[in-house]
Amino acid sequence: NTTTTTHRQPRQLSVNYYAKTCPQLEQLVGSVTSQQFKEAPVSGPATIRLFFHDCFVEGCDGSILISTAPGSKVFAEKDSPDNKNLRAEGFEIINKAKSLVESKCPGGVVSCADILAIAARDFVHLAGGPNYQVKKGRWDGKISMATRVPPNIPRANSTIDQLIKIFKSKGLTIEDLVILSGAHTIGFAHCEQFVNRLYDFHGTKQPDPTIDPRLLKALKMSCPHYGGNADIVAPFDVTTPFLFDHAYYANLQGKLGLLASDQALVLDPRTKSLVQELGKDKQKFFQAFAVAMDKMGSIGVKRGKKHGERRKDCSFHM
Ligand code: HEM
Ligand SMILES: [Ca+2]
Ligand SMILES: [Ca+2]
Repeated sequence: NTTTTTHRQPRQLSVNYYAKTCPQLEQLVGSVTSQQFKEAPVSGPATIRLFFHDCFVEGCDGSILISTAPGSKVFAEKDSPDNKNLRAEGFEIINKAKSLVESKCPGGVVSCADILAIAARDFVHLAGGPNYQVKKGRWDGKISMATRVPPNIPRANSTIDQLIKIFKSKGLTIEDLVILSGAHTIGFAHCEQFVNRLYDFHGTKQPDPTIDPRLLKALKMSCPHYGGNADIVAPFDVTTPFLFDHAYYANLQGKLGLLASDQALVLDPRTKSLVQELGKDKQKFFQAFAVAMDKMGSIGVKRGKKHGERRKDCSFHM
């Protein structure tokens, strides 16, 4: 069970990286994200999660965007079971934005990894969250292997110790874990991710005692123990599932967390006080989230031809 350590000294990223080579980059990506946000608001959570899953495996290098080569037995990251629930909308947006960027700034000047970082920020802001500047200069990666995914992506039933360990291996702190988990203020999870909490928590044949009884009842209606529809999803934030606010943290204190890994943040003394603070103070959450996204966006950044490439199509290596 090897966790890849990707917190080597981050290569320098800068806000003005494309000032000469593609000055209109942010407007180009912004035209795609704002259009998609209107047509399909789920594009927001889809893209933010995509960015997280990119950065945690091989660093923020667009490795998540690669398709398995036809006929190949080596599956790409996106075909790992841990990534099968990533919504198609996220991939579509990046491909759309990339074609538009290639039409104006041709030749693989702008990396797919940077486009993903910009799009994720756009959606945070469009959904009502903080606006912040995105540093750029990531190259795309040459490696995308499904086998590298499971040890690097946290799971719904991971313990706090496991979550802290994975975050630490990326150069992220316990505070970053709490702050970045706040992304679950928007979006949805499939029943399979939390069904054991509803009926048979840790083999007790009883529901998880840390779920609010009314939420438990509602979730049981959507998600039967056996034989339910595998496509059913429930919102992470029962109060404002499409609004990027700090309600997630107040919900945790009210036993309204969806995943065991969400609820755990308020049950552990190492994370509880920060949950309480963020639940009280939206400005503090927004400010901290912007800083933490910048930090997450710097994981394992590559530059140069030795480790990187300049893709023209985000789904395929050069
Ligand atoms: C701390 C450990 C984390 C765990 C265990 C975790 C786990 C999950 C799971 C199981 C889902 C539901 C997948 C599905 O059933 O479709 C999900 C969705 C989501 N995650 Fe996380 N996550 C974590 C951290 C993060 C971070 C750091 C971010 C971003 C900064 C993030 C953003 C999202 C978003 C936006 C969704 C909703 C996706 C959608 O509705 O399409 N998560 N996460
Ligand atoms: Ca990656
Ligand atoms: Ca919310």
